[in-house]
Amino acid sequence: MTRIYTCNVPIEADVVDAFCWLQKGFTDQFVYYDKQHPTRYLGLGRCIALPSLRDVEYEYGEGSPLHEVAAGGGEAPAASADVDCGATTAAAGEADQPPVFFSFNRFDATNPAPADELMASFPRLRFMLPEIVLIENERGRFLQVNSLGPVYPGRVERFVRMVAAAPHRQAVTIPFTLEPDSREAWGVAMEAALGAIEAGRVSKVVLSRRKRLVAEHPFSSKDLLVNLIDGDARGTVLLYRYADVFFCGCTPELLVRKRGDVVESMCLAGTCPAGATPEASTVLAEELVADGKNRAEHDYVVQLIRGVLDRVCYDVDVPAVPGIMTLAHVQHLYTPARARALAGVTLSELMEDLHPTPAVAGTPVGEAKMLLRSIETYNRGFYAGACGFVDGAGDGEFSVALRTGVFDGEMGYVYGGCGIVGESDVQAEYDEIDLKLRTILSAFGA
Ligand SMILES: C=C(O[C@H]1C=CC=C(C(=O)O)[C@@H]1O)C(=O)O
Repeated sequence: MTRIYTCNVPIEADVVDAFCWLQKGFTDQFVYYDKQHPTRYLGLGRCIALPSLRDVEYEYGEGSPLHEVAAGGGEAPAASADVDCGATTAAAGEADQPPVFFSFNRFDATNPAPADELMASFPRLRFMLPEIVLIENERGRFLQVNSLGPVYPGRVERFVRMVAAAPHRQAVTIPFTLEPDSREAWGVAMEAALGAIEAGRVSKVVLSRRKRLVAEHPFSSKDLLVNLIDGDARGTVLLYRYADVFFCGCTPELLVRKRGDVVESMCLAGTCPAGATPEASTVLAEELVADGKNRAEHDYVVQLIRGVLDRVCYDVDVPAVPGIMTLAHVQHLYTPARARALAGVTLSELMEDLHPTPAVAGTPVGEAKMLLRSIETYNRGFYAGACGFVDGAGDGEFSVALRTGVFDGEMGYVYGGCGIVGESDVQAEYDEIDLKLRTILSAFGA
């Protein structure tokens, strides 16, 4: 049994400013930051990494302001020298913010092909609990301190003081060049994919490209994080840093969210460009909804997600006709999915059942994964993997790590992919990936 001690303190500071101010010196960093809704968790340091959350016991500091609220202790006191995160065992009350574990999972964890040297340097760990988590959610903003021993007040107070003093973050523009990848290699990959479709081995396969990027000077994870959060990318910003290497991006694709027994997922596949004006975007979106090739690509995803939810949930609601998700550079066919989990079904089980969907692998999923191992000349690592967080109460969410890259010093690799079906055109798919890559490239500033 692992015992985890957690102390939560309300804060007023902007959580991104606080993260940028505190992050120096922490080589382990984790971010799951939904730009549209306050589901924002930014972790620093590593308290512990666990293979499963089954044998974990939680203790909340007696003086944790959230604990006092939960215990009927009235107003949460302002963070001050009174913070007392003693070791007294306390049951997690409704209002407590349970410890937040991050989980970054590879697209194909058993693929024997070598990943790029940066991606390969990450350890294979399942649930990682940071020492410090800055939280912004529907309950408010908090500083969470996690420890394997009682959290002593002085430690929390020091962090609270630092957070209160955090200056506003600064954006940095990082000039870079993107090395061209081979169009010939793309043609070969497309030929193999279309051949497998024609032979009936798969109906759809999602091929990707990897491009090497070199910047004029070394950049930090903080620089890219700030540009992704403050820039025009829509979706959820992800960051996982280990030592000096970091994986980050801004993905539009939710894989699964679980709060209590309420489950949400999303089918996202089928793409057209965003227009120069809202009116132009609407025209392109209407064409996308009416396009048979894109609807077929999308329907494979709907079928898989509905099938999984029908098996492990009830009250499954998946609309019959897709809507549109408009992003800065592209638009996607989008079908939301909602359901209620059967008793005993966990977020991790849902994540494993749903991932990878035909939006990132193909159809049938297993066959498409094997085909990708033979066509793609590299291992995707975390690109298109399931990345997210789960808290001590079992709530949390995972996104599909699209529009991402891995970086160290002044270089890195960016990844993008697209669904291939029988009617796909070699050139058009190549161009679609270039459009999708613009999201991760926006992390380098103007
Ligand atoms: C595989 C990617 O996008 C997926 C998600 C939305 C639309 C997609 C498409 O239209 O091909 C892809 O399935 C990627 O961005 O790397």
